[in-house]
Amino acid sequence: MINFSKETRQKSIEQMQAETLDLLIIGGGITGAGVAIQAAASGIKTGLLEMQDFAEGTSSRSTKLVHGGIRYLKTFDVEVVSDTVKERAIVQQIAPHIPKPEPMLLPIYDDEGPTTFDMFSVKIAMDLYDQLAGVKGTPYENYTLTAKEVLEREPYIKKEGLQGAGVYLDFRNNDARLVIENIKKAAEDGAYIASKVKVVGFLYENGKIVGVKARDLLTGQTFEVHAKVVMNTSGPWVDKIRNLNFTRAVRPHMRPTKGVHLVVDAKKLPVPQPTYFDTQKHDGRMVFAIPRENKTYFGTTDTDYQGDYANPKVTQEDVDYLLEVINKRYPDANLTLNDIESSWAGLRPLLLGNSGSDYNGGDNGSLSDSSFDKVLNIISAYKQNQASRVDVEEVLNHLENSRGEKELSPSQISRGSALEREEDNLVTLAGGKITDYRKMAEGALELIKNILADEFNQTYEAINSKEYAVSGGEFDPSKVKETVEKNAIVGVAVGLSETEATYIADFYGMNALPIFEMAKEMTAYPNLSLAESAMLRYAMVAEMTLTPSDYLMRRTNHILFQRDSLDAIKHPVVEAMATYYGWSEDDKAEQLVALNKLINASDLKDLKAGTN
Ligand SMILES: Cc1cc2nc3c(=O)[nH]c(=O)nc-3n(C[C@H](O)[C@H](O)[C@H](O)COP(=O)(O)OP(=O)(O)OC[C@H]3O[C@@H](n4cnc5c(N)ncnc54)[C@H](O)[C@@H]3O)c2cc1C
Ligand SMILES: O=P(O)(O)OC[C@H](O)CO
Repeated sequence: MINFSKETRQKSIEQMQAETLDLLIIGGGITGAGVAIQAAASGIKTGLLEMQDFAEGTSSRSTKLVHGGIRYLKTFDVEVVSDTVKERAIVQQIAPHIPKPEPMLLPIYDDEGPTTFDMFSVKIAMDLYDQLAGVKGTPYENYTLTAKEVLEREPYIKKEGLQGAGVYLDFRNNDARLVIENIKKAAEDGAYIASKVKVVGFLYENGKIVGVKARDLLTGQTFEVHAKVVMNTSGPWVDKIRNLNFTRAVRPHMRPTKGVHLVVDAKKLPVPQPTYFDTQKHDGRMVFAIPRENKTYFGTTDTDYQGDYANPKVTQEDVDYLLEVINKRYPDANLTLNDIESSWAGLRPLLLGNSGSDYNGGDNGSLSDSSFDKVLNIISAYKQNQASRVDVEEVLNHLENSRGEKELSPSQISRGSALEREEDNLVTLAGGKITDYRKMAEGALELIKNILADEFNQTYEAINSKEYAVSGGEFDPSKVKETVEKNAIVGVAVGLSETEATYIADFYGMNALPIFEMAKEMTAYPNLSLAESAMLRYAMVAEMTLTPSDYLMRRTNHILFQRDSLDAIKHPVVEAMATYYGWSEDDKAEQLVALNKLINASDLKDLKAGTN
């Protein structure tokens, strides 16, 4: 079992200061994790710094699907679909304990005005989708259902106007787990990795970036990391990182949009299989309703976002939008704000459609006079200390959108990715989806290898990332059920119930075995089951889990999908971590405040109290 802990975090910080790395990655979401695993496995001396917990940005706030994005066919984003629909199976191969095949049901109506699909076009789309994915002729090939067959499966779905449905393959995913298993494997292969370290500036030699300045957010210590290649994989924060270079005005690349999901008990919204449907608001949006654990979650919204990237909030408007959509689609549900048990909001790192040119008209490179004056005024105010850096950023970020951008609604923006090396040598990999993270990283690795070969005379052989398993994924991807059953036997043998042992074997893949080993050796923490205690111990020893929020929100499903049992385990988890890490009473109180803030936000406590 790997040791990937608070101790190794400290050692990695020390090592990153002592050596010049080949590659330093800024950002530990799925994009950074995907580059780290491939670089480290290829022998490249790699470091990764994440300012929050791994996946605490967008990569734990997705719809939790590994999917091809069938609706993107409607906006002719065929290239994205072609990549993502093929990548689904590859991600399942390299992380067989994480994405699980779960066919999507797409109901078709004829009484809702212009819809994304009708019975004819949904079949065309599904056939193309299957063709691109190579699932034609397999048990997962798409098919259509009559209205009657749909209602037999989903008796609570709207009946009026129902024509039938398409059913096609997509995969359920655990986004945060996919990130941490890539990160752990990269660490196992020698990468120096630390969470809660923020990159605050760049180091330069002859105008070229040769490293970063970083701050350890646990100690406040600032230090330098030298690297031959610095890679920006900070998702929605990409432009903020690019802006750390004060010597140049940076043309924004990103147009982050917020997406919200709400969770209710499955008894209040029984949805037997993932279901994907139009909002009936003619806004080009489609919404998912997905069963997970004993809950049903649904989403998402898609709205342009300005604000705190680290804490996008679920607003009353988001709740009203999604409740209206879900209550129309499931007329007997009558869900209200008080039925919502948990929720999350995330920012899509969407690329500005015309980011290759300025904001004001696509490819002509000229700003409007008013925009140009705004920039001049704010810059001169900044130089006279009459405006802050954030004021400058606000003006730049609010620069008039290009005509093309104005016409594109958030849902029409491509979900594609971009890889770019700028004149100061900063390499940025942004946009994309979780589903095509491996392919995105493969492209980035090619560029990294070329830079190291051409400019540093260092050659590396890339591993075949299509066959390189993430941590916990080292087993036959065609034998998931058999592997879970086999490993669960070990769990029962050490005293766990069959349900507990099977849940752990299913959730952690081959990493269930070290967890069962821990269960065998340890005594349960006070007021925690032996199973929960072993998972928590493993999280701290092997998953760099530093806070109760890290554990309850990202390493497990407690806050989002197991809300019923959360209150009973919250304090015992804090106590167990306090003992393990030697926290003072003050430390413990601070951790509890942060955890309660996170839970209250997920519970929509303020909205429910009408105080938001
Ligand atoms: C609502 C919603 C639903 C989605 N659903 C799906 C889906 O079902 N399937 C799918 O494939 N995709 C989905 N996506 C898209 C997918 O979630 C994103 O494309 C992906 O998570 C982006 O990952 P990333 O690593 O680029 O960014 P992030 O996950 O945001 O990672 C960037 C990291 O950089 C860190 N960082 C920022 N600044 C600094 C700094 N100065 N120093 C150090 N670290 C820093 C941040 O803390 C963050 O953790 C969805 C997105 C949204 C918002
Ligand atoms: O970016 P969208 O509009 O596909 O929304 C995200 C989905 O909910 C899942 O990828």
